[in-house]
Amino acid sequence: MSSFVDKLKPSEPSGSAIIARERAQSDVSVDALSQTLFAGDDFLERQARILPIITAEPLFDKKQQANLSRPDLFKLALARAKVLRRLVDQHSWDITDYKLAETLVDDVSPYFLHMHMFVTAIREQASDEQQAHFLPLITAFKIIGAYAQTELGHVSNVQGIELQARWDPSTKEFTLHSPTLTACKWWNGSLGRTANYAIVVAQLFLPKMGMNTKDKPEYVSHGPHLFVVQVRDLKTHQPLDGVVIGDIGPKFGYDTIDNAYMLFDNFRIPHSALLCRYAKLDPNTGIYSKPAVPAVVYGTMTYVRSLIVHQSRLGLARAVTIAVRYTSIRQQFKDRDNINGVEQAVLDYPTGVYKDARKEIENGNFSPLASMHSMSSGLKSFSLGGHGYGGASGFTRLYSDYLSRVTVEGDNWMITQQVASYLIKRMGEAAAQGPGADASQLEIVNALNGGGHLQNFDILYSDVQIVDAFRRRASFLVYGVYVDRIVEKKPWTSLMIQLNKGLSNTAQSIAFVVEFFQESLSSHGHLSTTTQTVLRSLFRLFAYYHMESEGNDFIQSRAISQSQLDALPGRIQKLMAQIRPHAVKLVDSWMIPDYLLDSALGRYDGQVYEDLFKRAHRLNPLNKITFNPNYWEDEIVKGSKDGWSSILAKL
Ligand SMILES: Cc1cc2nc3c(=O)[nH]c(=O)nc-3n(C[C@H](O)[C@H](O)[C@H](O)COP(=O)(O)OP(=O)(O)OC[C@H]3O[C@@H](n4cnc5c(N)ncnc54)[C@H](O)[C@@H]3O)c2cc1C
Repeated sequence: MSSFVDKLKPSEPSGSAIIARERAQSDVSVDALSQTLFAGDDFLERQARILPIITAEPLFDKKQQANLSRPDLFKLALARAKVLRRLVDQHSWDITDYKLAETLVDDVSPYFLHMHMFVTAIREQASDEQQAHFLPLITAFKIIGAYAQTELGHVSNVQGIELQARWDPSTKEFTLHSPTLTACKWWNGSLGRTANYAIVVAQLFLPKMGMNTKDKPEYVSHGPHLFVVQVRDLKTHQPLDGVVIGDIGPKFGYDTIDNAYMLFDNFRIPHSALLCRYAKLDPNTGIYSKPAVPAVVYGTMTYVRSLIVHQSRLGLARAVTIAVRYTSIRQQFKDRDNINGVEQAVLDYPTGVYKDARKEIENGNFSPLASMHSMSSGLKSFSLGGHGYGGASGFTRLYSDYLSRVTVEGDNWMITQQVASYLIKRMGEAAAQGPGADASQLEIVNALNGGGHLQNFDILYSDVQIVDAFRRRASFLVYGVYVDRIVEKKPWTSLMIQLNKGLSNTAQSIAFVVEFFQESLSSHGHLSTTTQTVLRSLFRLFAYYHMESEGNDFIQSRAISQSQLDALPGRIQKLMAQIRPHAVKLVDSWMIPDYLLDSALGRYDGQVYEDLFKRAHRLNPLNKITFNPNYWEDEIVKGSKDGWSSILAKL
């Protein structure tokens, strides 16, 4: 039987033949485009150097990881994290090498918080003296750190954090104490089982000045502050007395990292635990000086937000690579108007192309929106049919690991309000005709106050005017909210949807992407004419797609005329047809190795069906067990006579 299976081949044309044909039909130079996309850093050289080292290491094999239980996945992730750190020493890797290796392995590593939030908080918030003490320990991994801000009850409202750090002038120590269950730290990555140190965010309570320290002093809160705290013994790895700590359990994705809960019971920490680059407390006089900008406490989160955006572009590129390669190979139905012809590739259906286009267009300019990424990778699995849901798609881990990116380090609904506040302030400067006011905002203010006329832009023939149209539309929406909030004084909460959708998420961010994309086109002069034309088509497709779907805003802001809006569907169809032959080569230019894609559907060589079958028939460990299906017998595994006991023991 097995030789019968071994001899079977997919029906013709094979995936390899189709993908080879796809590549042959486009004269886009993959190498030249890759060099352009990654110009300015030595990413391609770095990947070529590091990938063979990673793939040679048995622990980094991904074949069976999807079949592991959470505890086993975590053990594997910790083993991999250790090996990665050893490779740093072995090959003298710098931090960029390490991060690339981590990306290729694709675990959310148990060392993730140590390498990112912990070290960043020390670099940004610790005094020179504290840095001199901690940074060598961090770099050598002599201590492993995490970042504990979130609590069961609060985090978006950081002021609401309940954990207390109470200064005791008599011992010159702080007492960390969780007064309620909702003060329990929660979600803190790398802390559940791995870290022995953490940056802990707590309300700083100081005795009222002038109180006799021998009496029971009256305390006042000075708001959330950062403390660096040892939470586990460095030898036994047990929590220190007064610290209750553990992993919060299963969650969406992130199986390989230990998100923690943590409580403190009158736990004493030294004066030096307060990170004091900005906030200072004199241990002798008890005099406190607050940071000039209290928001500096959240600085570390800003760093991780930019990291999320950075990582999202690769996640997005992975999803698009899989989608484009697979839909070029997947053939389904003949053309209704040509039933004697061959079956059509899914990528040739305008609906498929349309769904894919939105991501594909970002070839020259990755979207900065984490939310867009997680949405898109999710939607990708729907648009790929049944195989998109399978474990071999390459989406299951990507999707679940990225899902949380719209929430972590500031929920998107929250951070878009911060963007909105900034934009409304800027519009206030334009309304006051301030010297540094934004030109596009000034134009709107003047025109809507009767002092000028808003000309339509010519978006069908001018790329620069496409950018202008996006800016106009964004400024117009900001002006609307400015009037509602500042002039008419409407409640902030009543404007929430308008703030999020109209202002920051859609209009501002897309305007930014469009502008950046258009600017990048001018640096492509060295590429072949075909490649430049395709990139320009991608730019236009991206812009037109968004204009068409948000057409009302563009008309209302008089950014475009109705006749140009009406012309967009036809233009979009044409652009898709122009780009279609180059789709596979465009995604090839991202140079994402098969090892990272870990996808039967997105393999470079197009052997989709062979790989799907191999993973099911040869690699799936469930198929190595023969089960006993008879309900009248307790035995589960045939011949084992195990009864319920083995499975019961795991409950
Ligand atoms: C995978 C993962 C890893 C994490 N890692 C860490 C970590 O290492 N360390 C750490 O300290 N924390 C960590 N977190 C916590 C994370 O930072 C918070 O979950 C996140 O900031 C959102 O806060 P919240 O859960 O309190 O949501 P909430 O603030 O309770 O929000 C709940 C809902 O209410 C909405 N909402 C709240 N306030 C407003 C408002 N003013 N206006 C409109 N809508 C509002 C939000 O948009 C959201 O939809 C992690 C979380 C996840 C999921």
